[in-house]
Amino acid sequence: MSITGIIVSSGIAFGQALHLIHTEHHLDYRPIPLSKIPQQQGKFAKALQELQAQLTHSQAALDSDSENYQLIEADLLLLEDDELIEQVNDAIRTLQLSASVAVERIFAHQANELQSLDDPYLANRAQDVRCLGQRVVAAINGHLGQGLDKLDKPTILLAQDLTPAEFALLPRENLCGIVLKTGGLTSHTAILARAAGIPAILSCQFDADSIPNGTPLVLDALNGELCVNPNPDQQARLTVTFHHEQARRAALQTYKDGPAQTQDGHIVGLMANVGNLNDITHVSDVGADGIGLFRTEFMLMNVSTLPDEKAQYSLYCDALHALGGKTFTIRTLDIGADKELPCLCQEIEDNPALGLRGIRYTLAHPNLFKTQLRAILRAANHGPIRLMFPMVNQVEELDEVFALIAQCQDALKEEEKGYGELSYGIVVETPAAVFNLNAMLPRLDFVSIGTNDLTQYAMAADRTNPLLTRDYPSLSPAILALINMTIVQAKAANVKVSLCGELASSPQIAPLLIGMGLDELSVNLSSLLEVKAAICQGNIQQFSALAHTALQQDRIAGLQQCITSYK
Ligand SMILES: C=C(OP(=O)(O)O)C(=O)O
Repeated sequence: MSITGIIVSSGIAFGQALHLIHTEHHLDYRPIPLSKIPQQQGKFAKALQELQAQLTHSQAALDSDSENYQLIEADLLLLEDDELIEQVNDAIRTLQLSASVAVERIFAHQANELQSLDDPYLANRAQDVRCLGQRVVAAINGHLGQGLDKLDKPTILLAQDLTPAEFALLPRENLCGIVLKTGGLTSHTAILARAAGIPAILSCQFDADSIPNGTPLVLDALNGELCVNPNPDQQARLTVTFHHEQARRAALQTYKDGPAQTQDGHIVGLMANVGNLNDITHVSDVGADGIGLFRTEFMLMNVSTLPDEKAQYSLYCDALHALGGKTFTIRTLDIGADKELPCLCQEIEDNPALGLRGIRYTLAHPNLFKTQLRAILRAANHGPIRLMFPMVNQVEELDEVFALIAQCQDALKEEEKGYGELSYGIVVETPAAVFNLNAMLPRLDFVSIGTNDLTQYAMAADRTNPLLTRDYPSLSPAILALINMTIVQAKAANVKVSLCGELASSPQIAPLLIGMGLDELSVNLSSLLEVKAAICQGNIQQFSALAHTALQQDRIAGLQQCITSYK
């Protein structure tokens, strides 16, 4: 049997099947039978213990003077509050509520009481109590953030869906491939799989019962196929393909040490997109000029509490050290949409991609934002940092951002902590940002085009929705026009322009983007050498001619034709 899907991370993988089972997280409001009361109370007690253990563990790593330490202390005290525990047990017993519903109700009640006292400190605390309640519910549902412990044998993971937070918790050893029923090409899970070099296909139709755990599989993520119980012929054919692929990748190593320079001498900045410190240490291994996008929110995906200023500062300093003077572009927290962070207890929104995300989220949570800004400003004392802000639509948002930065600088000066100068940029990822760009450019040193979101927002096509994956390729005349408008405006203002969306990671599309006039590309670690090879093998005149023809196309097919005929 073979199953087809859309390739999001190419390669060949051999392994046995393992289904990732999701624990349902919805609340069941129906009354529970009397006989289930002790079981539900037991679940509640166990969840409290698990959460206490997790919080105590996180607290142990913190400085006892830090704000986070104190916040955890307050949470721990609440989790030990006999009166609160009794109220939950009482609600389970007398109202016949499930443990999750009882916790939701009692913690919400407690939070409302605090809020009604009309004291700003207690109002803040009310939000903490609500969040803590959500985490107890997560623990009851077995969803506190624990991933698979370890994989003993080479494994291909099969799942309905996988959130970026779940991906971050997967063990890497022996994880050879990923096959999902859902997901979009530029969903964050796809991006993470690609960055980790794990072959993956999405949008696959399969019946989990027909592929039991342990079934031998070969994932051919060069052709978008999962081979179930391969016969000897298939096994042999795919083994040959695997070795060819290995050899092709090894040959790319010749490009590692040189610049991304065309045959006629045009040099392009070729940066890497990364999501953690470990990736940063591999930047030189793949021959990148530095980091064009550090997605800082990824470092929060599997932590139970937010790292405080000191922890963030030391992480940025470590990164600067590992980069040894290479470009370091940090994007401030881009929270929201498919990036749910368990440690933040985000508000539930009906339409999160159009909600409180990117810069809107951090501006709405200034303490969270200032902690990150202060850490970055201080780290900039130890090396050059480019700072960029996600999903900025209009200059008014930049006004607010720069006012907060000035506040942080004043405070640091007063505390005699010292800070360095930064260069500033935004990720252009909405049509509004393109149309409002001229007003913002005077305040910016660079812009980086985020085509993953730019495509989502320009096409009104949810980037995580598998139903749209086939119909909305990332390259269309509309997106090309928006990229072009951005480049033209940035160039006229003498502002450097880069592109950090997944589009740049395609060795077929990168020449076109460079031909359009981009100064720099920032690509997935696993695609970097392939993109560099594509640049080094061409010349800028060819790239410009390709861009000229591509910009005249009014159909996706015409664009694809340009790209294919260039190859
Ligand atoms: C780089 C981008 O940001 P992210 O994929 O992290 O949302 C983008 O939208 O193109």
